[in-house]
Amino acid sequence: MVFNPSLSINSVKVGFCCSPSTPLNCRQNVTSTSLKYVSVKGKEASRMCSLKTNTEINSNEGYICNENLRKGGESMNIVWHKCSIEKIDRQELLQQRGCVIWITGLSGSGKSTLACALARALHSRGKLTYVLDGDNVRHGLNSDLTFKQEDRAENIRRIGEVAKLFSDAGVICIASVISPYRKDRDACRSILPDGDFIEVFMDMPLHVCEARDPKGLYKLARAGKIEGFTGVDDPYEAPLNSEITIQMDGEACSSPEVMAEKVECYLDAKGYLQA
Ligand SMILES: Nc1ncnc2c1ncn2[C@@H]1O[C@H](COP(=O)(O)OS(=O)(=O)O)[C@@H](OP(=O)(O)O)[C@H]1O
Ligand SMILES: Nc1ncnc2c1ncn2[C@@H]1O[C@H](COP(=O)(O)OP(=O)(O)O)[C@@H](O)[C@H]1O
Repeated sequence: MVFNPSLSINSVKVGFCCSPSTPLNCRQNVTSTSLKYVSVKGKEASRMCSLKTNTEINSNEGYICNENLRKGGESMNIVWHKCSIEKIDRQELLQQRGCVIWITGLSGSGKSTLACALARALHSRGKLTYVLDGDNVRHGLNSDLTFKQEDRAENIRRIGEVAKLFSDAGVICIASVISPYRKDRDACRSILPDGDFIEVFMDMPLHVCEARDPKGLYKLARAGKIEGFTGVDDPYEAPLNSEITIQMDGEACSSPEVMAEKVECYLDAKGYLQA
């Protein structure tokens, strides 16, 4: 990557940065013919200027300017820093492929139970997983969010972004969240490489979830003590094309281990359990 320090406009330092016209993840050498110039400003320009010279054309590490200056205008002088150790290298180390298992369903449908059973099963095979459970994330990162539609959307957006980072780290990330809105789940799918977002729908009837009610929340919702409870007085939009659906077997429910095995088989078949 090459940075050419150049001019000063309106006392804002401006420079030009070479960026490959090919996607970042192509891992090919950048040649002078595939470079374009895009502008960068301010402190970042000075920093890049001191760090990069024309002699340092190196596709594996360095600054890549964001050509589209995406979203939001003003604060968009953002420069992607590329590292020579990439997802493929981490996957090689871990002997697995990073992905996101997105478990969606009503409260009480068994999301957390499946997430833990799957994490246990994969762990015993030497596979690195991390569970992002809605309840748990709401204790920290998302403790500022309520259950209004816009806050649920933000909850899912953040969890989707965190899951993406885990998956980029090579980890099999298991997100277990109600995620009641289709568009929010689809948005999480859209930020991941094709195939890496694996939606698991816990297709359990409301009456089964309500009968379980391990936290007593349905009872409170029915008594009017919780407003906007999913499935009671708030919507749940079932997936239309989930990769995996978990259903009752007649009146019975499969054991957590059997449910986990179904997901494990899918991962095996798609090659996620090897590098
Ligand atoms: N109003 C309302 N609606 C649904 N759920 C509620 C609500 N209030 C609290 N809870 C508890 O919060 C857990 C769901 O959090 P999530 O982050 O997964 O929800 S969401 O995806 O943002 O809809 C959920 O956990 P699970 O039972 O594990 O699903 C509930 O225990
Ligand atoms: N496959 C299953 N068979 C029987 N009970 C289950 C099963 N999965 C979950 N449960 C029980 O249902 C309740 C809700 O499960 P949980 O995993 O907490 O759901 P969620 O995370 O979707 O709210 C718990 O008491 C759990 O033990």
